[in-house]
Amino acid sequence: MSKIAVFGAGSWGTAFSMVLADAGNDVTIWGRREEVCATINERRENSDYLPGIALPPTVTATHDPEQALAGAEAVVFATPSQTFRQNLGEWKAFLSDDIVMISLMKGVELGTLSRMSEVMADVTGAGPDRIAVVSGPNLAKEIARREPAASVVACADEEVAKRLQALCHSPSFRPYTSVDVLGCELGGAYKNVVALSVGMAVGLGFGDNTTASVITRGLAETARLAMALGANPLTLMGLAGLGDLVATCSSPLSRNRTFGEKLGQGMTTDEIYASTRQVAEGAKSCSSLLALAQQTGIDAPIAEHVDAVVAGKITATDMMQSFVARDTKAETD
Ligand SMILES: NC(=O)c1ccc[n+]([C@@H]2O[C@H](COP(=O)([O-])OP(=O)(O)OC[C@H]3O[C@@H](n4cnc5c(N)ncnc54)[C@H](O)[C@@H]3O)[C@@H](O)[C@H]2O)c1
Ligand SMILES: O=P(O)(O)OC[C@H](O)CO
Repeated sequence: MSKIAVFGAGSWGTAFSMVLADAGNDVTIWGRREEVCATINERRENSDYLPGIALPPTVTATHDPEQALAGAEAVVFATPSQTFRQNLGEWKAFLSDDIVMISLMKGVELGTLSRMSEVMADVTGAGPDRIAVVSGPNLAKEIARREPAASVVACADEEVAKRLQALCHSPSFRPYTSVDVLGCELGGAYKNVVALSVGMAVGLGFGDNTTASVITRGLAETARLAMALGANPLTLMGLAGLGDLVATCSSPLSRNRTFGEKLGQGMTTDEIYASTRQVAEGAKSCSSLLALAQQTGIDAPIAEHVDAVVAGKITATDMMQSFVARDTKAETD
């Protein structure tokens, strides 16, 4: 039985801990709030994030990072992207020199425009063979209900990816390997921005033609940027690209789509932040992805418009009108 540490006792950290436990591992969650850890240990439930879901006996929780990491062969990170660099700086002293780090996060850092694998490399100095990501159509509540799903485990070192694949292959969770860390991370971060715009369309009362058009152009925009930065185009057609985009943009469970829906209904960004504690990564990553696209010389109208709506510079109605009115062009340009 392998020991795995999972940092982050929110929706996805807890649901992925269940996957790891179902796959035969001994899992220790690090939680920021002691009361959440106590509830997990005493009531076998994370009532704040996954109420009504019974946790396997091999999942325990602690607020002590050193205790969470003791004897762990891999550590999984599932906290918000924008505070991850600071968090990891605090946890770094407890990481062994050979531990493999896995990011579940789907954001790009503001300012540095770093992906989370790059933050892990910067902060710890670890090489690419110790840095991995898991990304795919994995809405936490469905995974916690053990509904069948697939995902991608990406690491530049294929042997490491295979080892991690075995660690998280459970009866309801099917991981595929990839060596395209960049493609998986950009697919995961960009779909959140596209889901915001789809949510806005839904909030405005538009139907399936509108959402399908935005999803498809969102995939084109994601692929344009990711390929310019060196991603494998097939990654964007796979689970961490199209798969996650479809799940997130279609599901009322998505926090990003819901955030967009509220914008479409006329709420402001500040009002939405005040209404939920859960992270909608796209509301921040729209700025960093837009900056990354501009830096790379890539046209990114969806990121540009979503960023403007989130910043309160234009309305969701302005965004939809502008999408249609933009200069016409060939679909493949
Ligand atoms: N929920 C999903 O379905 C899902 C699926 C795949 C990927 N993800 C990604 O996983 C990451 C985590 O998402 P989540 O759904 O678990 O979010 P969440 O909001 O449910 O939980 C976030 C967790 O991080 C903690 N946290 C918040 N601020 C923190 C800080 N400053 N320092 C340390 N911990 C902090 C919270 O207490 C909470 O335990 C995000 O990048 C998200 O995009 C989520
Ligand atoms: O709830 P969201 O919008 O953060 O999306 C959750 C997952 O990323 C879906 O794969």
